[in-house]
Amino acid sequence: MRDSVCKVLYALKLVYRSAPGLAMALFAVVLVQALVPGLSVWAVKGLVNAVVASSPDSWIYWGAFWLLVLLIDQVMGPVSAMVQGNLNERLTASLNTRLMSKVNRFEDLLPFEDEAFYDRLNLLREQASYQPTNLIIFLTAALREGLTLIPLLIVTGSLAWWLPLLLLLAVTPHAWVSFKLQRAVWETLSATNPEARRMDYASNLLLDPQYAKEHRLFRSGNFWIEFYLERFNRLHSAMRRQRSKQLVGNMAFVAVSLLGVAVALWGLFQRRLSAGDMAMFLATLGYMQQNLTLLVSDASMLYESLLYFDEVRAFLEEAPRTVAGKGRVLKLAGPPELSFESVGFSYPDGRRALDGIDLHIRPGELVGLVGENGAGKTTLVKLLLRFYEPSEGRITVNGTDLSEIEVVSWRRHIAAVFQDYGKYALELGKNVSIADHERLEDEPGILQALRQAQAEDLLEKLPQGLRTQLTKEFGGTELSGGEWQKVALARGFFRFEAPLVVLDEPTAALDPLAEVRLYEQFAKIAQGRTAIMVSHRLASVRHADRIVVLDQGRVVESGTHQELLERRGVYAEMWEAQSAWYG
Ligand SMILES: Nc1ncnc2c1ncn2[C@@H]1O[C@H](COP(=O)(O)OP(=O)(O)OP(=O)(O)O)[C@@H](O)[C@H]1O
Repeated sequence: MRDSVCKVLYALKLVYRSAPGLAMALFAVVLVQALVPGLSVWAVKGLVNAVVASSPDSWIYWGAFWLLVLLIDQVMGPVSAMVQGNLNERLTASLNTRLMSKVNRFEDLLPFEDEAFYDRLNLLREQASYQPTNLIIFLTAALREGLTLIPLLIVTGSLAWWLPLLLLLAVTPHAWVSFKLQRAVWETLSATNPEARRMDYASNLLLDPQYAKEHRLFRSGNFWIEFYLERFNRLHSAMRRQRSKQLVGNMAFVAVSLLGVAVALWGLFQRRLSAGDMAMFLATLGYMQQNLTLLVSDASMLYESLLYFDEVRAFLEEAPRTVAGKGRVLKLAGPPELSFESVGFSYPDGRRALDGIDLHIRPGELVGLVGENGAGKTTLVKLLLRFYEPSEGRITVNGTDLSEIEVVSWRRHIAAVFQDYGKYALELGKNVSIADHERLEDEPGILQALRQAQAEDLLEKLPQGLRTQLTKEFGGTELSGGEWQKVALARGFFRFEAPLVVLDEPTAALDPLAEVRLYEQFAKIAQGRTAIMVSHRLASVRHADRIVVLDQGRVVESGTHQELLERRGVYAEMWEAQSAWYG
């Protein structure tokens, strides 16, 4: 019981905070609506007595009163619909922004490694489109029906004290079964959510422009449609079973609650009542029965919404591992000194990616990081950016443990470009300046970043320059793979002041000429900063101050290009292989 009250209070708090004025207005409307049935049966009693007594004066008086009650009832319907509509939109938006902000506050990438996290978030997001509506509708209805009951119970109680008790008791098994079955529906929804998420995945794939070519080439569209249907059938049959159980349970127990009304009727006919009282009690019994059944079904629907909002609460209150605002705020005056001390890392699925990394990077040093696919280069960069915390060892920045530094202040000092970058459906300019939301309109800065990324020619090609909307999906234009990569580079370079620059294989899509120019440019940018560059093309890192070779998560070689060639180890072997290939 206490638990249910907490759930209701939490949901009410969310509703109120999303739009306080509208929430209060809706409460007032519900209160007025709740008075209508009580006033209406009272008017009926007055009218019937007036008719029986052939009293035209009181007949008109009671008739006018009854009409007024009906008028209020009719007016309150549309008013309630309007307030509910507005409140519902505000609650949906507030819920979605709360969920988005929560996800935004996860500073690490761990949650994104976890299937259960996606399942849970998907359930919350999917139902965010209708649970706020359900909550408002069923909360309003249950409240109205609950309040309506009070005068009706008083009226029946005035006939015999045990009558309201009997009617409430008769409806209890129905209420109990309805709640139990509704909980089962919710549990089935949660259990089938992984299937629902896969269905979403399949239907989104067919609309994703990135996959459009392969679907056409491999005729794989039908495969995904079948993939969707197979899961739908499983999910649908589980839900159908639950709904049938609900139907049978509800019908059986509605019959039980009717027994209570039958006993009440018998009690009513045992008494000698005036025609007016009889009419009032009959009307009251009718209202009561209807109201109680509605209350049970609305309250059980409300219960499902409350279970949903309880899940929302649990999600919003979950403490992330890496949070912004915790630790020392970092202010770097110059390029930082970095140190990896016996750093090891395993991904949550247990895969070992780094093992005993000892690596010291001097302030202002340009380090090239090389190694075969899967050697651990990107993982090392991700740990440096605190997307994950090391499983063992530590990373220090100017001697301070990175885990003690406030994460946002640390990342603010880093200009980084990854191999998997974003392609935003924004104007070209904003695709660059989104790297620093305080300088979104800094046109000279955007132009400089585009120049450094060798992307100036884009400006001439695109009809509206920086204002050109990108991506076809949103009515814009499309870029080539290399052009997108240049835009991503410009986004990284937009943080001109960053004393640490990290490039993780940023040139895969560039043509050879653009790549050479970019590395020349990068050498200039890297001056006076600490820089790490991950690359498979050894020619692009040969001028680095130091080259570090990773193999199966370990540092196996480290030195200048010349030193490593002389050592005749892994690097020399890779260099010879690439030289032979590229000539
Ligand atoms: N999210 C992840 N979960 C589990 N294992 C992962 C994850 N990301 C990478 N790995 C594994 O960790 C190891 C190191 O991967 P990493 O991406 O760091 O390699 P890399 O050297 O950057 O490779 P590449 O040159 O192909 O980009 C690989 O075996 C990879 O399969």
